[in-house]
Amino acid sequence: MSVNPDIQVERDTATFRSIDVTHMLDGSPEATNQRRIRQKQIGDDPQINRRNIIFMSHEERYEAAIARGLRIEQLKAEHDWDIMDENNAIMWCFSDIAMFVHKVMFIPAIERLGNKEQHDKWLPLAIDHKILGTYAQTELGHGTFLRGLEMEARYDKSTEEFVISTPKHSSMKWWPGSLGHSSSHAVLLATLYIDDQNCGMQPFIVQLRDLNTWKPLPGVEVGGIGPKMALATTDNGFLVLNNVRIPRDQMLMKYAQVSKDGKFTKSGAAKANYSTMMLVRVGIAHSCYFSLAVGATIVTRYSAVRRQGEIKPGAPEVKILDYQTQQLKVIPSIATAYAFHFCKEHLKWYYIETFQQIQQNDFSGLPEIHCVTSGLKAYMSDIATAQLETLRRACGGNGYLLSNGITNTYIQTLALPTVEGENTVLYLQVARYLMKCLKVAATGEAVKGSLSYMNEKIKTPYTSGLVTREDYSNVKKLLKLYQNMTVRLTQKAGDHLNKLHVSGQPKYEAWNNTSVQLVNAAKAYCQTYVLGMNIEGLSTQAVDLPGDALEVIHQLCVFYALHGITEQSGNFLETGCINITELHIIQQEAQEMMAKIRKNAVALVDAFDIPDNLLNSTLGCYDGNAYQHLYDSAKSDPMNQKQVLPAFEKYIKPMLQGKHTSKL
Ligand SMILES: CCCCCCCCCCCCCCCCCCCCC/C=C/C(=O)SCCNC(=O)CCNC(=O)[C@H](O)C(C)(C)COP(=O)(O)OP(=O)(O)OC[C@H]1O[C@@H](n2cnc3c(N)ncnc32)[C@H](O)[C@@H]1OP(=O)(O)O
Ligand SMILES: Cc1cc2nc3c(=O)[nH]c(=O)nc-3n(C[C@H](O)[C@H](O)[C@H](O)COP(=O)(O)OP(=O)(O)OC[C@H]3O[C@@H](n4cnc5c(N)ncnc54)[C@H](O)[C@@H]3O)c2cc1C
Repeated sequence: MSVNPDIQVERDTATFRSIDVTHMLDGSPEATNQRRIRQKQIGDDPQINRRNIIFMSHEERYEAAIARGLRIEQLKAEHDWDIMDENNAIMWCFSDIAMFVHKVMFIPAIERLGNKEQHDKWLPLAIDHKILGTYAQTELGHGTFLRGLEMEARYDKSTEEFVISTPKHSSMKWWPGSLGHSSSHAVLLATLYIDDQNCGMQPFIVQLRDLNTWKPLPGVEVGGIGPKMALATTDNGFLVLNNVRIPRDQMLMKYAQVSKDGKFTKSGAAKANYSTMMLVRVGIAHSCYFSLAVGATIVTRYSAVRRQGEIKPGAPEVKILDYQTQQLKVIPSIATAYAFHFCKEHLKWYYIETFQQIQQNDFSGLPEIHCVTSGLKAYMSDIATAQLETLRRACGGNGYLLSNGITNTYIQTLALPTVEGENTVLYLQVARYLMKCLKVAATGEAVKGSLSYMNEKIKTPYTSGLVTREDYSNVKKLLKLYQNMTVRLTQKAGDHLNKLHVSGQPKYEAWNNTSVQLVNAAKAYCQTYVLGMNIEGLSTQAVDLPGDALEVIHQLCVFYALHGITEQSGNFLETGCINITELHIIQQEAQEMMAKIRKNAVALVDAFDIPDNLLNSTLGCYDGNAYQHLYDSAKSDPMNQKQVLPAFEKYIKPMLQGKHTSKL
């Protein structure tokens, strides 16, 4: 099929070469080649390819998802993939791999929470798929408030075993992925009791199913929790344990230990047992970038080939991408995807470095990385889901089809604001950190890390520093506005908290009565962090780009900053970080920048270099022949393989012949 001329012209008139930006996103031309080889291995594989999933039943999809997980393992062995190759493969299909929790949570939990002997025993079994596991933490009654977990593990000194039980409905495990039908084992988080003394939430390895028959073991009641919005193949489950006994060495004992005679000891940081969640929060930030890159690619290409209506009366119908309002739906998502790219790259290295320190029992970096990973997980998933919905609607009626590729991406991404810590709760963790840093700054001590900008006192009366027109595209000046806005919102929340406390409210009550302001400040911190990483990326990752490409990536960053101000203008105005005249100029600059970026929109999404067999979209194929692909997809629907369906003889015909009664 030849390329649609409407999309070809976009590529021909772009001011830079997409491939240069692709190399930047991958890190180097060699890395691009390597990624392409890997993507071809997964995209071309008939067992991994997900072209037909939209027509499958739940059970067919589940089976295909198991086969897909297995196939990824085979490809990994055949082609000697490293951990990031494997992560990327999982990322591409995570909504359709039944056992991905085994990979992204069960194994990491054993690695992080187990001691040397436990690693030696369990990791080979898990890595070789001799056992399949889930991460069972959430209960029917508690998901967020982990100190409230009610499943009990009581130590029995006489037999050196833990006895695990579910005392009431609210204490059953509820939600763990792959628990329903696909796990033989679980890393199970339960409250440990020794001689009736509560020793807090601890991790245990519990076998749930017989490895030969796959039947639940005695005392284990397990099953699926029912159909969900998406992620149909991650069979989330429930689990009731009736006095199930496990040996003492099946408590994962890296950070807390129980001796044979029932002595409880702790080592490491208080929240060290929460470290698996931190890794997955980093994974979620990566996933938000991927989802947005997919969405932006599909909708930008579709908007460049769909013509409808006219701008100039009587002139030929225009591409919908030429409507300014359509640009406002599409261009922010391109700019955000690039900002998220820089941010997730930074986060990956930051996490790896801090994790190495933690492995060496240096926990000093934990509070800051907990704040950053919690905040970015929340912020990036909030923004990604909001923008994906805007993008989906930007496809008009075809945005409601499953074959468009964006709907599936959107509904699977919708899980991310909830999993691994509900977003509001995570913003409140960020706010805790903000309040601590505010206290440090108030004492005159230097705040370190991502909030070091708090050290600079904001002068009153304050000027924004935006003097010349050039200042409005100076990303460092724009970043300063964001930082000041964050500090002021933090101060405001802090003042409110103090005021309530001084007026007699206990601290916990004052906290709850300030939580709206606190979340607002936390979001501002996250937005500022993402912009900061985008700007850092310009001078690190983008610096070697040819001038024309660098200019476009710079424009995107400027637009990201300006557009962010227009979206949050209330916060900027209220804190006095800009005035109304400056806001008007910012709005105008943002619109002008958007028009410049429009020229390169298709080339910018091409640079994400997502092959058609992973994009899985009728609307967003590289060749731009959306209508042909829509038609082909409709024709391949199994319902269309018969001209007359059985329902005709059964119901429609009797009805047409007046033979129907109230009892069909
Ligand atoms: C090689 C590696 C490189 C990495 C690259 C990654 C590449 C990516 C590849 C990944 C592949 C694909 C990924 C696809 C992504 C899709 C993922 C989909 C996943 C679906 C599966 C979902 C699983 C789950 O949902 S599991 C269950 C998760 N549950 C939660 O998250 C519970 C939420 N609750 C909490 O976290 C806590 O309880 C919280 C935060 C509410 C607080 O708890 P608390 O006990 O009440 O504590 P509190 O009193 O508030 O605070 C005390 C103190 O402790 C600090 N704290 C809290 N949490 C932590 C932490 N995690 N770490 C450190 N410190 C913590 C808190 O701040 C307080 O401190 P102080 O203020 O100093 O007292
Ligand atoms: C698709 C999916 C997959 C999952 N996979 C797993 C898994 O593999 N393993 C696992 O263990 N769990 C899993 N979960 C569970 C998930 O981690 C929890 O649902 C999540 O942590 C939220 O907890 P909750 O359901 O208790 O929400 P709740 O805490 O009940 O949240 C409900 C509302 O209460 C608010 N709220 C709660 N506490 C506070 C507070 N302190 N301050 C202010 N507001 C508050 C929240 O903001 C939210 O608006 C999964 C969930 C989903 C949807």
